Amino acid sequence: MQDMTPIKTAEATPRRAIKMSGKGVTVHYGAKQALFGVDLAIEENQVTSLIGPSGCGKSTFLRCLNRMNDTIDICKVGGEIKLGDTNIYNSKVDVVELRARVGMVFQKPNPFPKSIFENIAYGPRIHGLCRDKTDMEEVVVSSLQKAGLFDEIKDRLDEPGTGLSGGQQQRLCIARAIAVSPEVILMDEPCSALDPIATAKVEELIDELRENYTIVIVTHSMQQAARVSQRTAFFHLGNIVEEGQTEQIFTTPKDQRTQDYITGRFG
Ligand SMILES: Nc1ncnc2c1ncn2[C@@H]1O[C@H](COP(=O)(O)OP(=O)(O)OP(=O)(O)O)[C@@H](O)[C@H]1O
Repeated sequence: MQDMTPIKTAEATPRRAIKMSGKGVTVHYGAKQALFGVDLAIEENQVTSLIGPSGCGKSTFLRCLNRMNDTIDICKVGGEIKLGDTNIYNSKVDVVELRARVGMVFQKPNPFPKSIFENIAYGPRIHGLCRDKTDMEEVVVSSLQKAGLFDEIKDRLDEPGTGLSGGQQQRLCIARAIAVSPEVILMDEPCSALDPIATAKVEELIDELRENYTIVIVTHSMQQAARVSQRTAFFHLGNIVEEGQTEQIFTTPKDQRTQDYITGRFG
């Protein structure tokens, strides 16, 4: 059982319970090192944004959090990453189960070439989460409701997921992640392929979801980080330069490099 006592730090607001943490995380792609000992504590039921210039290692770090980097042959991860008290790189950890607990939403919406219903039902089925058809229908409906999509598409559940608009497809992918009851949802630039209206809907959804899930989002948009996240980590050249409350990072950054990045001097 995880210790839920808020952790006190020098910050004005006491820190919440930590859901995931990285300590001394290093990543190599073959001979090239992409992360150089990253430490980050991710608070429960908060949205944490990872920001920084292109190539600084944001997506690499995000992918470490559910061992998505395991799928890249030349990628070697070092250091420690914990979900609750468990080191997720321990050889005893079941990676399929880990990825259900720590779900992921990608840059480009990627629904399966199946019906809307099947897109959601697939995960609960392979994880054996539903007893029968009624149970499955409930999971599908409630996942679509939580993703704010049900009312728009309730008469089209048998139609292909790929026939939805880009924004609807991305919310379908979020519903698919939710269907297996994750604790953490990782989002890698989830709005980069969406128009401003679809982006606003996904951002609203992210804000609602943090009541029940811990969210980590990679974004290139500082406005988006400011709008959706409570905490922000600024990455630069494979390190975290600064991490803290989003408001503090954007109004009174402690490091000159953060200041330069948020004021558009580089990146
Ligand atoms: N599959 C891979 N094989 C080899 N090198 C990679 C791979 N993925 C990332 N890298 C390298 O690792 C470094 C960090 O990349 P990463 O994609 O994590 O950065 P990022 O901050 O997310 O960048 P961007 O904002 O452009 O998406 C870069 O130098 C990149 O070229």
